[in-house]
Amino acid sequence: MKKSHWAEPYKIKMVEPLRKTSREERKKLIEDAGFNTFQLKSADVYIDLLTDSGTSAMSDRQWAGLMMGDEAYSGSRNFYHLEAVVQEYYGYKYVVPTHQGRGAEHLIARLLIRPGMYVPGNMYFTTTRLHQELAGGNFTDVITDEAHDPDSDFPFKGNIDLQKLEDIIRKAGAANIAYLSLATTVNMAGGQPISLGNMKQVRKLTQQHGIRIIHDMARVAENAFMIQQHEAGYADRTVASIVKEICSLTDGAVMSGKKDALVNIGGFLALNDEGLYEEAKNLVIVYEGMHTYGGLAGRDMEAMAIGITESVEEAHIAARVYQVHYLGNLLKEAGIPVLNPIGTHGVFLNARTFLPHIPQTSFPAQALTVALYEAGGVRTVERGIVSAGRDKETGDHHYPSLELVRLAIPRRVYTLSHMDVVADAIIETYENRYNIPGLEFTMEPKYLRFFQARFKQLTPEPASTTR
Ligand SMILES: Cc1ncc(COP(=O)(O)O)c(C=O)c1O
Ligand SMILES: N[C@@H](Cc1ccc(O)cc1)C(=O)O
Repeated sequence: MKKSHWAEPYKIKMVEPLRKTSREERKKLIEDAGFNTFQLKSADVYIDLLTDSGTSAMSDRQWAGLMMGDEAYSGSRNFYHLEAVVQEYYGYKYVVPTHQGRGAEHLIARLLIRPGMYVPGNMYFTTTRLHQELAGGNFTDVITDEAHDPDSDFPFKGNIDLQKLEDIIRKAGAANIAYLSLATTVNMAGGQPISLGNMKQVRKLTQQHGIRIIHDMARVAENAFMIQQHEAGYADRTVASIVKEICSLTDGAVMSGKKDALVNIGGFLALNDEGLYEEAKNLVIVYEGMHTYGGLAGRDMEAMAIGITESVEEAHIAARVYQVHYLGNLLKEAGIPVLNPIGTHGVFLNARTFLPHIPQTSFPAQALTVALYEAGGVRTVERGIVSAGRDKETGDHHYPSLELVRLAIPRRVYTLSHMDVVADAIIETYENRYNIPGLEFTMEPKYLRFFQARFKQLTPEPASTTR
């Protein structure tokens, strides 16, 4: 989409000043942070593309909704509003609020996984897989091969490979498959959508075997927009109707409202099975709170209910994705190695190609996040070997095919000028890429190591600095 054909469908009514730092300051700050962008203070970041989660700007309607919070311990009217919106927009019958997405992941994993069971999915997500493993499950990747190839232009890299799914069903036996974990869009594959055609086939196969589909719907509106744009037969459909069709092909969902639903905190578990809902209602009290608030204030549930309605507005979702693509296209035009196609919630740099002199075991993507922060005060996140963690059986690293740096764009927060500045910092970094050193751990936490790990820089090989 050419820039002249669209503009942000809102005007800005409140601003938050940004602070710039010097390169010298940033070199010190990132070293103090153990060369881990998660450990930086937000005040030391110029443009924050660490995540699109909980970082979006709420609308005036959502802020007004906060004032309508009913902070009763139980039976808050905001819960009933949220429940009605989930039923109307997503079609799920029952809703259990949770403090964020992983609260819902925890509940569903405990409810459906027994030790030794398998959980196939369209690529792992860090928190999702960990909850599956902590419940005794084994995650199995059944995503299409194209998703593992950063250069493939296939438009639906979130698709499930039916053969891989059949293989794991045959190997484990249908009774040993806890559920199929199906994400829209696929975060770790680079924000890639799944097609409805594929989902229908997957639904048919899983129904033949009596296997439930649990939908990770954090970015379902973004996925629906890509279906509208690229899947034959959907061009005339609204994003809202595509979202509802996607949900109708699944049995329940875990939702991080911090993405599509445009809130700073919140999530839920949605279910269609009444018996399972009764169990979830009981379990949520143990870990989150009463089933009518699940760790959220009434006002948070109100903001999420309103955010869900805004998430499927055509002008909003189009502008959201166009902004991401604007940045992606700037980088592609400059010859920067980015993952193809450009995703919906962020642009992903291919760190293997960007830093060919750094082997995967010296964490090229992590090293690139350090260099980008030093160059422009731009905060990004590693999505490669560090994020992938260790194999729970062998203790060795997982070695993912994709070694990426994600530039996640918060919704309604930055302007296109910010995207230009980000692109300039990346281009400058690319010109000096052979000076970037690899890293090694000085501290490696047991769970979700990428959040809190600390690193030190390796001394660059003399040959690599002179290329
Ligand atoms: C695809 C996906 N699933 C689940 C989660 C977990 O959500 P939360 O961060 O709200 O716990 C996230 C983000 O963390 C995500 O991107
Ligand atoms: N889900 C959020 C926050 C997050 C970041 C990294 C993680 O591995 C886990 C959670 C995201 O994708 O940005």
